[in-house]
Amino acid sequence: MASSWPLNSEGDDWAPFPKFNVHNTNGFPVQHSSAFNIPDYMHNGHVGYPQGNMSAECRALLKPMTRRIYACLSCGRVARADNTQCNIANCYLPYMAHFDHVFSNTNLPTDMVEIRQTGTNQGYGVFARVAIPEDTILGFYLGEVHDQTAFFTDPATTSWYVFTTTRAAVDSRDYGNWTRFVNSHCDPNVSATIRNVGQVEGIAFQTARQINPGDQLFINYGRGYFAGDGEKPLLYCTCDAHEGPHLPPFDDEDDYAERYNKEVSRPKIDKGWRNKYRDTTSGKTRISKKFSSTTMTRSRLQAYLKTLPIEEIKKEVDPEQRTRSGSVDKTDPI
Ligand SMILES: C[S@@+](CC[C@H](N)C(=O)[O-])C[C@H]1O[C@@H](n2cnc3c(N)ncnc32)[C@H](O)[C@@H]1O
Repeated sequence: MASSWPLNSEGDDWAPFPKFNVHNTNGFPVQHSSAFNIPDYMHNGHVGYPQGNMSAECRALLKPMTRRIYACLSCGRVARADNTQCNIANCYLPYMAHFDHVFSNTNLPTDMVEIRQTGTNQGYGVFARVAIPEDTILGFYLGEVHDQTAFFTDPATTSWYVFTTTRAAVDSRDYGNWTRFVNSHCDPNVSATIRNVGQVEGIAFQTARQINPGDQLFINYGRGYFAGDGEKPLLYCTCDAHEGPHLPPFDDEDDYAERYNKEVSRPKIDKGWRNKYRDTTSGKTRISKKFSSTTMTRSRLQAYLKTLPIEEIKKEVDPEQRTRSGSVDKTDPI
């Protein structure tokens, strides 16, 4: 059956797609890390969507669209008119409505933000060009949509760009929009929350407080993104809320010691930052409560690491940084 956009065929002719994350994080190899000239890629403000107004150069860089990206975010099924499993009324139409809406948010809102190198080990970041008021919806996190279970049990690839909704895994490693460049901070100024558009879920990026011109936009990837599920942390957060590379604290700092029997060390809070956010009434450090309700995940990276011989892991990760005491201060009296 001939198919036309958006019901594209899968095909095997995927073009190699350039990757952004050219730096190594804490000695871990970042796969597919060929350098890329971002101004070309960002050409007309799009990252990876076959929009009508995308330049030919940009389009040429993209993989042909696959059916995967049309999976319904609500039911997780592939949204095709000929897919009898998908209830067109409940899934496909709202899905299309969702994406009509989301596509209008796909452009980099160049009046508001810009993407540039942070000059740190975090690679590119997104910066405000103007003051952006609290509670502004900036856009939706877009990427290849996978069935969550299938995605996390497939050891074939790893991605550092995965958000989960209740059923889907949205991976912006190869396709996505500007939101994939938003870095993580322990006191984020942007929240990432699952929001429904009709019956379809999307991951909305919304300012958690007023953002000033020049400020970098940050969400909080969540402790799990850095700590992983295994014995060794996958990566240390280098945001300036805490001194030195650290694991982000658990969401509720006051609950922290009790919940984890005081065995888990806390990141040492940068004194300047701590005073800035100190609640003068209670004396406690205020951590933004607008944490992401959905977090990025790196389970597949862990799966990949498990496949490496132990000697190689040792080589790749600085042993100093692998121990918690090497990166956080157990004596911090908070
Ligand atoms: C979703 S990407 C963000 C965009 C990324 N900076 C880039 O240039 O493609 C996530 C990656 O950015 C880096 N990163 C973001 N926030 C970080 C943080 N707080 N500490 C350390 N690395 C961070 C890590 O390499 C992480 O795997």
